[in-house]
Amino acid sequence: MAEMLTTHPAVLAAVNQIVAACGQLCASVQRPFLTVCDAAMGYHLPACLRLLEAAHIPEILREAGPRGLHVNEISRRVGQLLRANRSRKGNPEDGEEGRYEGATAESEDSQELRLDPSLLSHVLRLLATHHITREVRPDVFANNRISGAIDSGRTVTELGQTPETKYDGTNGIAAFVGLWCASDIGASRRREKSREDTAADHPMHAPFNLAFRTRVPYFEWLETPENAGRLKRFGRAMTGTGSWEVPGAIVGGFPWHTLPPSSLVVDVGGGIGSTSLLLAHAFPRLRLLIQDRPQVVKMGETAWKERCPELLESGRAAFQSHNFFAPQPPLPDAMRDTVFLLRVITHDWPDAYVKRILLHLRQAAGPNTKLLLADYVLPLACLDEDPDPDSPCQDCGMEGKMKAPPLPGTVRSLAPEGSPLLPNLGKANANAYWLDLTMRVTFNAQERTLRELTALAQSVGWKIVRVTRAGSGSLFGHLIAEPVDIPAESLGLLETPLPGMLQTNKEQSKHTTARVDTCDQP
Ligand SMILES: C[S@@+](CC[C@H](N)C(=O)[O-])C[C@H]1O[C@@H](n2cnc3c(N)ncnc32)[C@H](O)[C@@H]1O
Repeated sequence: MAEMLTTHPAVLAAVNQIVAACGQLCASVQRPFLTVCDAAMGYHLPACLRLLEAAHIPEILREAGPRGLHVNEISRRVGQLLRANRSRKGNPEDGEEGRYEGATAESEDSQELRLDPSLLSHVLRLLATHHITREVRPDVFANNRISGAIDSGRTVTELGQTPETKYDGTNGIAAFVGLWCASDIGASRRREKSREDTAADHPMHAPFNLAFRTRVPYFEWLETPENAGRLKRFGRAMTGTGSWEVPGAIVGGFPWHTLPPSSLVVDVGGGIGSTSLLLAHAFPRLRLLIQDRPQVVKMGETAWKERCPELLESGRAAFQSHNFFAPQPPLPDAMRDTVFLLRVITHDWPDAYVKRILLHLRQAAGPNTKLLLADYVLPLACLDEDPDPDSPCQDCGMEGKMKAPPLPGTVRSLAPEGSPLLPNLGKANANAYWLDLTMRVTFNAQERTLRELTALAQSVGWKIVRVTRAGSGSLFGHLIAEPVDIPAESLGLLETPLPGMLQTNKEQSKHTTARVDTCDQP
């Protein structure tokens, strides 16, 4: 009934004015850089929408009802449909390859065909952030007015048995999504094709490698002579990303003033040392070691020799060429109360690679060493509360009364208490979700939620103990972790070769290009 009203001419006119006003207001008040980010990375939205439709998720969620369905269960049900559809060759739209071809990560083993739930949760959360689905509880999603409009009305059983009739007799909205988001399928087909063309033992199977037909990992590739322009652009773009943070947020991201005099900060993958420079100026008693790839280290040293030679000459700061997939060079005993700082590093790498980096740091850590991760922390699109295990939900046994997350510094919602706004502030924070999928489709990497970062760090012996947001609504966060026991199952990880890292793993840290003074005098 309410939907019928939207076809009344007077209502239509009013709706148009409201939408126009909202769009114009957003463009007028939002920082231009963020509006540019929306325009630059908004291509993820049709890809996610296409996945929603092609995997019949509106139909699965309709059958689940308003309480929604956990992403693991959505993934399982999609897998069932996928197997049913795959066994029926000859889907009308996708030819013999089946509806899901290339739409997402999936195993070749027909028993294991499924959408990876950890990817699916990010896709559904991006859609929820754009008001196209709802995250009703952590990782539990439900239909809303928009995803409901893409619902074909078929039962899930029908879609498993006769997918070719999905659009018959419908209002055509699901078919429209399938048609106009199809360019994404074209792209994924091309990706699949180039996957076939490329050697099967490709280093990382990262889309970047496939697109550029190179076996070299991105950061090495960037340093080759023919990519000099790209490397230069990358450096400037990193400076541009400073706009994601509140300027100088690193200064408040850690209680630097509580460190003993002359404590060492190792800026791991520190680039040309922009963050270290801020710290050096703000905390004259800190010493800084900036580690990066050899070519970047050279650029950093050149820049610092021009801008602040006294920091290098005095021994307060140094650059070191070091591959973070190799063991950390031993730190002098006096410096084992070090802070390892990783700014915008974890989001560049898939979980297995992040584990390797953090494990090397964990092995180098002393009892008082701290790890500081500075990266986007993706909020959930619902209140960030855990189910209370003592009061399971009557309907599904999984979610009941919620209890607040225990970590100091975490917040249930970024929206004002009691407001109807999305707890992650929806489109105002779209950039982090765009970047998440950009990292995913380029490097098989991702931005992570606090839960994901906590689990990842814990799996290799780091316990996150505090989170600070950069302030003023930024999703950029600083996570402080302390060393704990390394779980037994992770101890063997360092022996396992990482695809694409064979060569660089053998590299040792070359040299400290300037000495970090170990004396206790500030
Ligand atoms: C996204 S940038 C972040 C730079 C810096 N932390 C910042 O916040 O501006 C990632 C950095 O990781 C460095 N990097 C990539 N692979 C590396 C490796 N194997 N060992 C050390 N550094 C690496 C890159 O050269 C680049 O400087």
